[in-house]
Amino acid sequence: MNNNYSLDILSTVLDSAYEGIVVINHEGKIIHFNEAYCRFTGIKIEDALGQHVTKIIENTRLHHVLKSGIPERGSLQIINGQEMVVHRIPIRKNDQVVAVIGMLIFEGVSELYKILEKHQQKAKTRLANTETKPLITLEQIIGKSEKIADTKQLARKAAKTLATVLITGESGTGKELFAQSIHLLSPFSTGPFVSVNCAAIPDHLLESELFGYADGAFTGARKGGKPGKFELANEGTLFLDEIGDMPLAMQSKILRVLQEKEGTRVGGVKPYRTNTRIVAATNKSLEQMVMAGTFREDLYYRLNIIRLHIPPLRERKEDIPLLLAHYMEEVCQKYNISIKRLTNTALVELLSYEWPGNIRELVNIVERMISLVDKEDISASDVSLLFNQSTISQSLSIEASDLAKAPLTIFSERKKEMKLEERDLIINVLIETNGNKAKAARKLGIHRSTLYDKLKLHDITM
Ligand SMILES: Nc1ncnc2c1ncn2[C@@H]1O[C@H](COP(=O)(O)OP(=O)(O)OP(=O)(O)O)[C@@H](O)[C@H]1O
Repeated sequence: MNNNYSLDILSTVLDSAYEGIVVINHEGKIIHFNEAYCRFTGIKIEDALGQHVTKIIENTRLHHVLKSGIPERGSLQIINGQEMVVHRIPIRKNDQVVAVIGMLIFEGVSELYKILEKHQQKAKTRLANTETKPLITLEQIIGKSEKIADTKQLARKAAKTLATVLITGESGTGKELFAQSIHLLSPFSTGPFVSVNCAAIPDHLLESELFGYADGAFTGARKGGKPGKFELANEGTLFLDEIGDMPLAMQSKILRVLQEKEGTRVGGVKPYRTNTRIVAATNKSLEQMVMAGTFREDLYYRLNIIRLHIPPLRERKEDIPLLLAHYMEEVCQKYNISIKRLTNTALVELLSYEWPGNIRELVNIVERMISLVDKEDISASDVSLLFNQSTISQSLSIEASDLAKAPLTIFSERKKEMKLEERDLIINVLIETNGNKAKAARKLGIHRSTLYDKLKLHDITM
């Protein structure tokens, strides 16, 4: 390679670098000053070249490095009134310092902090997501029916924008799964996914849960205050589940945050910015609620920008065999038993069922089939027995056989006992999970809102 050619390559590399680069010779005169440096300082190349570096770059130390020969990495230097991160590297030939390279690494320290913050945020998200279950992708949502394929296609399109999505559908149809997969396909996918079940949080706590509270906001408040879900979901997705259960007073506050992208902690004065993608879900008819005056019309329009309706399972029965196969395998693996099969007539029985509780109910039925039927082949009569026992309910219920045999007094005694058993069970699981209600609900195999209802019923405060 001839000398001129390699010098051309070197100049191109230096000029295309994102960092500002300046090179001085053994006299301290500038022999290279790249475009990034020009852009940042506003000094033209021709004005810089050949000049002593101290005349061109303020607060420079390149001439000192020329003398000392000691590199200075990651130093701070004020240029154009900004604190900049710089490296100063001496170049030696035959033990003599013949030149020094100066590099302006970032456009400013504030940018460095921003990058650091971003990394910390990502690490936090990773941690948060590994502590709980990993989020579900669109591909993991089971279903090949035309209805679910159309829904997935719309979800994919919606995800690419940052528009608010309102997911509607009956309970147990998979609204939360769709919300998670929208987040994973969205421009905010590297940010956090924060889920709030509006029905599960008592009204008086909802505001501080959503907006956080300031230091000393109320007696017993955590020192330093606590961030709310809007703050936690910054640069991520906030999933407002069961939005139809949001009290009217809180609806106005949510509307304000959506409009102004600013929130204020309870007891706080300084508002914070929140750049969050909102996905809301409900199994209620918000249109009817608007007409009845129980849901704000302006909030409804604000949320209903992209509407994603998840069809109930009875309208996409083609998906039932796939879902059954998936969950039968999963449950058998969980209990470490060999895979059980459904006979054809059992499948017909399951297909003819209306599934009012949708996929959540299907998952529960599979759990019960696997744990209660000892045989390898599950028959139609096993299935109808399970349905007849009205075991579909998520709560701990009295067995149908008990119900038929028992005189009324025994029945109410048993009911009391079972209530106590249920209370003990919930308390034990809450102790095991250190009071983490989401984990406790998962362990108990019930929905979080059901757990909150039960906490209220049994008067458990934890
Ligand atoms: N298409 C699907 N493929 C696999 N599992 C599914 C699917 N849809 C739902 N599920 C499962 O069904 C259960 C209920 O799903 P999810 O919580 O998303 O429903 P939901 O509509 O948000 O219910 P709710 O309105 O009661 O909050 C979960 O266990 C979920 O994993």
